[in-house]
Amino acid sequence: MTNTPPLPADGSSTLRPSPSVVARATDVVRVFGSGDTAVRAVAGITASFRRGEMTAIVGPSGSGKSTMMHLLAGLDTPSSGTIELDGQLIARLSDDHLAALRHERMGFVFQSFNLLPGLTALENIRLPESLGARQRSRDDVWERELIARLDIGRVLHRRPHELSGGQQQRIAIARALAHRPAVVFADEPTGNLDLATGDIVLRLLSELVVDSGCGVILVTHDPRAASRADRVLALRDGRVVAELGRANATDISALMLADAHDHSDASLRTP
Ligand SMILES: Nc1ncnc2c1ncn2[C@@H]1O[C@H](COP(=O)(O)OP(=O)(O)OP(=O)(O)O)[C@@H](O)[C@H]1O
Repeated sequence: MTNTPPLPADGSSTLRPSPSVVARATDVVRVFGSGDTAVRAVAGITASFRRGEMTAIVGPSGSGKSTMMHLLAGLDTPSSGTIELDGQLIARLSDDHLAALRHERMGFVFQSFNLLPGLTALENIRLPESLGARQRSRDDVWERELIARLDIGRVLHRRPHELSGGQQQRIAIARALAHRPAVVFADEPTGNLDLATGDIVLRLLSELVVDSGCGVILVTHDPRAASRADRVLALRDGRVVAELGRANATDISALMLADAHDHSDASLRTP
């Protein structure tokens, strides 16, 4: 096990620190490939994500949602522009510091739950504590509160295959929030759940966001899921084309449809 030095606290990689902003993208561009086959997956995005707030990123397939999420989480590097996460300018961090930042300050929730099948639910929740270059200490009080709020106390001894999809996603949420991250990335977290279960899971996640003060960045195709967010960013062709505050699923759907129509009109006009 290597000893990763603490994340820099001297401000050396801090850009315009703001206590309420957990992630910030400034003029971010990500180009894949080069020459005639180059794809501008993200074509100049500036956006801030705040504590205690869930922001949904919506848009049609290929609009750059996943690429943007990977960039914000430091899993990919922008071609230009900057990403700041929890006060740290990602480009200035060494690989070890970035790994430590991810381990200590970020949480992840995936469509496919990503629980380890050989471990019980509780072992899955606690697994990240023991991973990474530095072990995380456990906050027992917060862990008990999460278990109670997510109503998973009765299934902690079960393995993932003995759990429903909704229960598995609640375990995954507990795992993502157990270390009180600054920001949680949720990638289509309701994609494998029925509508009612998806609603419950997102309601719990949004309540926990407010109470724990972290920020959530939710990537989704689903207007109903996005309606649980405090803010909606609509992407198209790698750009933010609309921003809404809290909105209902009908309005978000209309926004996405209008977007799709604009897009097809634009394609028709292209010679
Ligand atoms: N590694 C890569 N190499 C080349 N092109 C890529 C790569 N990753 C993404 N792209 C392209 O970048 C664009 C944006 O892709 P991205 O996956 O970010 O979109 P998305 O909105 O998340 O789509 P979906 O909803 O289908 O997951 C697409 O045109 C995609 O083909």
